[in-house]
Amino acid sequence: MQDIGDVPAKPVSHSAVREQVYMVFPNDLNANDTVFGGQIMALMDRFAAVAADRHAGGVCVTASVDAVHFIAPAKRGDVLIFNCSVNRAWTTSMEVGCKVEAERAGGGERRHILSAYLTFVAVDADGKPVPVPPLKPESAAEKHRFEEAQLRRELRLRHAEEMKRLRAGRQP
Ligand SMILES: CCCCCCCCCCCCCCCC(=O)SCCNC(=O)CCNC(=O)[C@H](O)C(C)(C)COP(=O)(O)OP(=O)(O)OC[C@H]1O[C@@H](n2cnc3c(N)ncnc32)[C@H](O)[C@@H]1OP(=O)(O)O
Repeated sequence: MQDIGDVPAKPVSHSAVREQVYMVFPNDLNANDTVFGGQIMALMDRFAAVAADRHAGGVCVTASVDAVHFIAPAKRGDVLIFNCSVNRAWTTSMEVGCKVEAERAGGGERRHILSAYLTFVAVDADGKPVPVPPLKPESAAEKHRFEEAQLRRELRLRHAEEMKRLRAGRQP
């Protein structure tokens, strides 16, 4: 991605949130003795917001979260590990990809708990969208994520547009 006008593109490493850990306590558990999914989603949103804020250089709000699939449960005695990075930036919005893993307290093999894509929008003091700098993907993995993010955005926008059209056509 090229610089746009006077706004220099920022590398993914500028904003990435790496290896943030959270120790599971009993009050994080649901009746099944596994970690409450909403708690994991709330933590993920906070870490993802940090990545978005760093890239934008200001305050960002969560506009949407794509489908969240819980791949495996996190349990009592686990430590959760969060990694979030900006995949692509458009005019005022950014896609942040997050991966959450778990390991037993004390270390050991990591399990993949969930992955999700969140869209953040940079806003001014009145909550109005403001432009964000372009993103400069560098590694091969960053370039793949950058490319895939564009396809996801197109699907997101098309889905929103089609839902709007469907609802507009319904009787009240
Ligand atoms: C004294 C003060 C000190 C303050 C200092 C501390 C402040 C501390 C702040 C903490 C921050 C919280 C960080 C945690 C995260 C939350 O918890 S945020 C809370 C939950 N989120 C919200 O409340 C957001 C509510 N929604 C909104 O405010 C508005 O819908 C939005 C998101 C700003 C968009 O506004 P809009 O007027 O609809 O924007 P619009 O011009 O149509 O589109 C703007 C962009 O948004 C994209 N977009 C809009 N809707 C969507 C969607 N549903 N999906 C994907 N993209 C979308 C558009 O595609 C467009 O992208 P670009 O093409 O520009 O790149």
